[in-house]
Amino acid sequence: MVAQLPLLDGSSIPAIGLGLYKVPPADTARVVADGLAAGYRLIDGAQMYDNEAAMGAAVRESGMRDELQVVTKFWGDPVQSYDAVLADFAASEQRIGLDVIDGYMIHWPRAPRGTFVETWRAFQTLRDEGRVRWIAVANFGEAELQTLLDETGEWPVVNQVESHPWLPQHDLRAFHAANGIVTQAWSPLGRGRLLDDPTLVAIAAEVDATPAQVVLRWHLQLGGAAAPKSMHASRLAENIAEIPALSVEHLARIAALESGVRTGTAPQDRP
Ligand SMILES: NC(=O)C1=CN([C@@H]2O[C@H](COP(=O)(O)OP(=O)(O)OC[C@H]3O[C@@H](n4cnc5c(N)ncnc54)[C@H](OP(=O)(O)O)[C@@H]3O)[C@@H](O)[C@H]2O)C=CC1
Ligand SMILES: O=C(O)C(=O)[C@@H](O)[C@H](O)C(=O)CO
Repeated sequence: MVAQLPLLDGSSIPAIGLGLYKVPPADTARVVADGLAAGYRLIDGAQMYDNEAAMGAAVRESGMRDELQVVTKFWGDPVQSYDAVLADFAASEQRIGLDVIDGYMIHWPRAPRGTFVETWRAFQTLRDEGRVRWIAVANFGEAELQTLLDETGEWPVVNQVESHPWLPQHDLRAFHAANGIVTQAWSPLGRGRLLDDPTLVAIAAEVDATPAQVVLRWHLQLGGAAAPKSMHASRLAENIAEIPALSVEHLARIAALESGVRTGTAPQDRP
């Protein structure tokens, strides 16, 4: 059973979710069905992933809708504004075809535009209208989170950011923890690129697990959530399977892998 992480609104999310970036629409039903069979109960979609319709259909056909948290994200390009949120959300809502979307995220702050606060106000409207259960952000830094609170009186319940052993984001995680915001890692496996790291391979052998399981266990022991993606049923099951806690010594060896290397785009490069 996947651990649940409490959200500021009193609800909770599973610590491991199913990422859908780069899952082609034609494969999405199969991947979601395999994910649900493996035990995933949160599905991390986005307007930008071009598979919202297939994601929604798979959820409707699963017969498990009430057990699931379906997440999508507002892309905000070319326009990030209050009205663009309302229009783009209506389109996402129609594609997904569910009565309510569980989680809705601002995909990138696009801070130089100066419009993420009005964007957040539109998110609050959607939540207050009952069309979204919880509202969140991705790729926000501490200053942008603080601006949201100062201007609107409300923190996002989740900040989804790139994080893995090369990029643990300790400072941002500490800020989140101090304010009750859940850190959810995107590219939690470093897009698969860090899985042949000798330290991770060695620890995996020592604990009779795989490198992906070791990395995901590390995320949980940092107190965060993660949304790994895989196209393969066996890896989906591997990534959600529980393994025993890593030792302090294991965690110290993983901590030494921090390099600041990103596997995806930095927020300042998505203006
Ligand atoms: N908010 C944002 O800006 C962003 C959000 N995201 C979200 O985060 C999710 C995960 O990030 P993503 O970039 O996909 O990267 P991940 O870190 O989840 O890595 C996915 C890659 O790792 C491979 N992989 C998965 N499991 C295993 C395993 N057990 N063993 C070996 N290889 C494995 C996958 O291959 P294969 O599929 O062939 O198994 C794929 O190539 C996305 O799908 C999306 O939902 C991602 C980027 C940005
Ligand atoms: O990081 C990248 O380079 C990407 O293409 C993705 O992260 C993309 O921008 C994205 O936001 C996926 O959620």
